Amino acid sequence: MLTPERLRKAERDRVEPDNPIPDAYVKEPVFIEDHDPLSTFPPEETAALVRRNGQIAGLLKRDTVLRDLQRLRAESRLNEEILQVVFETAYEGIAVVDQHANIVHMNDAYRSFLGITPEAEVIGRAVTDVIDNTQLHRVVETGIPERAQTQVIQGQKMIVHRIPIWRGDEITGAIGMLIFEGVSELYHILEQEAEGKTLAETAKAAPEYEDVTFENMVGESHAIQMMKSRARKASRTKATVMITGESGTGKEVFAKAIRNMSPRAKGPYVSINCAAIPDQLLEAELFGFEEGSFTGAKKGGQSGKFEQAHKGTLFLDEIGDMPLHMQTKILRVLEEEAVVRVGGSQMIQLDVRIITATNQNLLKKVEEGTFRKDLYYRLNVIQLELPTLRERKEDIPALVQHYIPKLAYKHSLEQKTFTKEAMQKLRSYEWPGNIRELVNVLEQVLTLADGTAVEVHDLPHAVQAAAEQEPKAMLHERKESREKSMIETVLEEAGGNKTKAAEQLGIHRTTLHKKIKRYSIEV
Ligand SMILES: Nc1ncnc2c1ncn2[C@@H]1O[C@H](COP(=O)(O)OP(=O)(O)OP(=O)(O)O)[C@@H](O)[C@H]1O
Repeated sequence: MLTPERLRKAERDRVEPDNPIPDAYVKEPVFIEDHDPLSTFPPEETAALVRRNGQIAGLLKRDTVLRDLQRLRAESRLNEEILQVVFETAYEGIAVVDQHANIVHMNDAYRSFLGITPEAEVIGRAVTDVIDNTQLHRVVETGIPERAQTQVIQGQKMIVHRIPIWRGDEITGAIGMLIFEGVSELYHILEQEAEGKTLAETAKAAPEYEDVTFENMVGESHAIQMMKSRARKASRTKATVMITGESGTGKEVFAKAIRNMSPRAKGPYVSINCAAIPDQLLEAELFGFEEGSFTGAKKGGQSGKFEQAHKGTLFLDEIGDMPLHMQTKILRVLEEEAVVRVGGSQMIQLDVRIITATNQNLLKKVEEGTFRKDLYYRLNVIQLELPTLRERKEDIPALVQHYIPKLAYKHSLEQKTFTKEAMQKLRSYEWPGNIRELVNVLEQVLTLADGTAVEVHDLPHAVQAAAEQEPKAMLHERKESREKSMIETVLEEAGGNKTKAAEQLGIHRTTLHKKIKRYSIEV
């Protein structure tokens, strides 16, 4: 290692400038691997070379490490203190359990409500022994968040939220929040509201597809939250959005939510599946036609999708299937912001916001020459790459919870619950068809399974055969590669401006720097 002593020694030994460096200064370099714990840093050394994949990745100096550690400790102490204050001064009762449903924290408010004085009395005890009618142990098993549920504790009706705590794919515990103040009045209102209302009516009152918003879109995983945050920003502008992702990942749902949150929410929303319309009809469908322009053309002509979407949003689904000659025409419409109907000559000026979606790799199609490069860049102003369901398995229980009442209502069936093992199978399966496949499986199971609890043997064979868990390393790798491509896209959009990109990504600038370095992203 290059230490002051060795430099001085090299000086004393009169090392010539053309001596090879290792001979001159680095007699016995100290190496540590980048994934080694810090304790491997030899105590007698002031610095060590860090190696990654057999290559030297950098130099680690002891004083830098110590300084950073001290800073981190101070930061985490402050965070702990903040959490402690929030936890203890919260008016609501808060209880936290571990993966075995044993209590690890219970705040003052909850304990005084239950009449328990020192916290030590409850730590480590099964939550079912401490809290009446609790369901926290169920949440730990199922991973299904339960919001605004009523619970009778010590004879009093309360409103509780129960939220699972996830680490990656595993549930590590759950947090229960109990709301005391004003609950009786609130409960009275709820009772009145619900009076006479059946499950069917409740399900019917739930927002339909037409009313999709980011808030009622199911999914709290980091991957989907990041997409929602990007899409929210995109919805404020008129910028063209391209939504990519496997089939059934929710591309159309996102398109709808963007439109519903945009200033054009009151304008028309027109959607067309480019793959479903035969080539020869596509032009008339998109741009409209004049009377007599082709055999069978309707009397008086007809407006096309572009015209119908004037002052609103046009969703072009499966844009990757658009034939080349139509791509040229679409590009012209986008550039001129006007259409000419088939068989017509008049230019009709338009104000349309375009959202497109595809499950194909359009860049590859550009390279192959089957998708116009200029159109690609024109459409790809903001890109949203939706995660697959297997990349956000922690959302599966919440999706199940969301769809069961809807499907039960649709088929006039009783709602069913899932056993812990059956839910585990749903989480282990790879879901090549994503959310759409999950909904189909739920529909099938709800219709065919006997009894009120769905068991593993009630599930389709493919789901039953799902291996326990995907190796963590693979999942991690995939998450990393997605993160890398996301950072690259945002950086490109921000013209290489890191501050802007960090803001877009919702992360701190230094975090972005670290990630750029870690993934060796060229800026
Ligand atoms: N976040 C979500 N919460 C609840 N349901 C969702 C969510 N995202 C998608 N879905 C449901 O999943 C199904 C598929 O969604 P959608 O049609 O938007 O997918 P897609 O990616 O456009 O599929 P394709 O590429 O096959 O057209 C729909 O039933 C939709 O309601």
